[in-house]
Amino acid sequence: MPDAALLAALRTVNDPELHRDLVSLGMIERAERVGGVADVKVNLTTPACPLKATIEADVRRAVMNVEGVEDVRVEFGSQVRMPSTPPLPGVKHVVAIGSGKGGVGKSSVAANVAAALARDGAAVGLLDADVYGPSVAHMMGASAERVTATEERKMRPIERHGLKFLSMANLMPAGQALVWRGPMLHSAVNQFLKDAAWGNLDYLIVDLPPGTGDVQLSLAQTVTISGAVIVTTPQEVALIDASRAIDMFKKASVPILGVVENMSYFVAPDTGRVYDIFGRGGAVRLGGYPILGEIPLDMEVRQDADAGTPAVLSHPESPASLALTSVARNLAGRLSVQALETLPMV
Ligand SMILES: Nc1ncnc2c1ncn2[C@@H]1O[C@H](COP(=O)(O)OP(=O)(O)OP(=O)(O)O)[C@@H](O)[C@H]1O
Repeated sequence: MPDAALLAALRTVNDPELHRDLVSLGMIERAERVGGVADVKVNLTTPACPLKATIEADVRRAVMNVEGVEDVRVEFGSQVRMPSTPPLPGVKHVVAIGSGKGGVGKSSVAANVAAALARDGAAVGLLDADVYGPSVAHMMGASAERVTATEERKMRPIERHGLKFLSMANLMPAGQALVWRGPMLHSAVNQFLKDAAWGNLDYLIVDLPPGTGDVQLSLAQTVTISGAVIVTTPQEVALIDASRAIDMFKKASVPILGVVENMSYFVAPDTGRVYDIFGRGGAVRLGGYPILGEIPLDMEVRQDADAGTPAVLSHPESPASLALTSVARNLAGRLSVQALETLPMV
C-alpha cells in the first residue's frame, strides 16, 4: 500500500518537462515507509530522461518535508509512453532523421543518437533508409554482415552496440550502386519496416536520404511517424535546404521534433580556442523549432564512425559525444511530452 503522506508530498512535484505532477502522470510505482526511511520508485517516461537529476532532487526535497521521514531512497525505472496507436506492432515511436543537404552529418547523428538511447537503456532500432548512400552499416562496424531470415521469413536485423539495425548495405554486394525508381523504393521502405523482425522497440530511428524525395514520402505514407529531426550545418546554403525539408515534413503531416546543428563550431585541441567555422547558431533562423543540440566539429566523430563504433560509445566524454548524448535525451524528452497529449489523467 502506498503511504498517503508520501503520495501527497509527491503530488507537489511536477515533471519539469511535462508540467504535471508525478502522481497524476502515473509515474510513482512505489511510495512506502520502513521506519523513518521513505522508499520511492519513480517510473520515468523514458530511460533517456534529460531531467532525471532534477526530478530526483525535487522528490528528495518534497519527501524529506514529510513528518517522520529521516531519509529517502529514490529508485528509477522507466516505461516509454507511446501514441494511442503504435506505428508498427511492438514499436512505440518511429523517428525520422532528415536533412536538406547531403554530407551535413545526418547519418552520424542518427547512429550516435540511436547508440546513446540504447546505452541509456531504451530498446532501439536503426533503419538505414538512405538507400542511395547507406552508411549506417559502416558506422556500426558491420558492413561485411549479411541479413538473414527468421523462421517466419522476416529480415532479421543485425545486432551491434546494443541496438538492432538494417541497412541496404547488408543486402547488396559491397560497392554496388542502387538504380531504383519510386515504386521500388516504396516497396523497399515498406519491407524494411514491415517485413523485418524488429521485435519490441521503444524507438525506431530512421536515417533518410538527404533532400525531399520518394523515400521520405514512402515512409510518411507507410507508418505514423512520431516526428522528424532535421540535421543541418549552420551556414546559409544548408539552412535553405533544411527549410525545404521541414516544409516537406509539414506537408506530409509529420511533426518537427527539433533541429540539430551539426559542425556547429570547432574547438582547437592545442589551444582550446573556439572557431565558428560555419557560423554557429545559424539553425535558430529556421523558424523557432527546438534546437536539440549543437554538435562541434570533432575528428573523433569521423574516426570512430570509420572504426565502426559510434563516438558516444568510444569517447563518451568528448564534447561532441556529450552534445550528441544530450540531443538523444532532448529528443526522448520531446517524444514524452508529445505522448502526454494522449495520456489519461490518473
Ligand atoms: N560533428 C562532426 N565532426 C566531424 N566529422 C563529422 C561530424 N559529423 C559528421 N562528420 C563526418 O562527415 C562525413 C559526413 O557525415 P554523414 O555521412 O553522417 O553525413 P550525411 O548527412 O548522412 O551524408 P549523406 O546525406 O551524404 O548520407 C562523415 O565522414 C562523418 O564522419
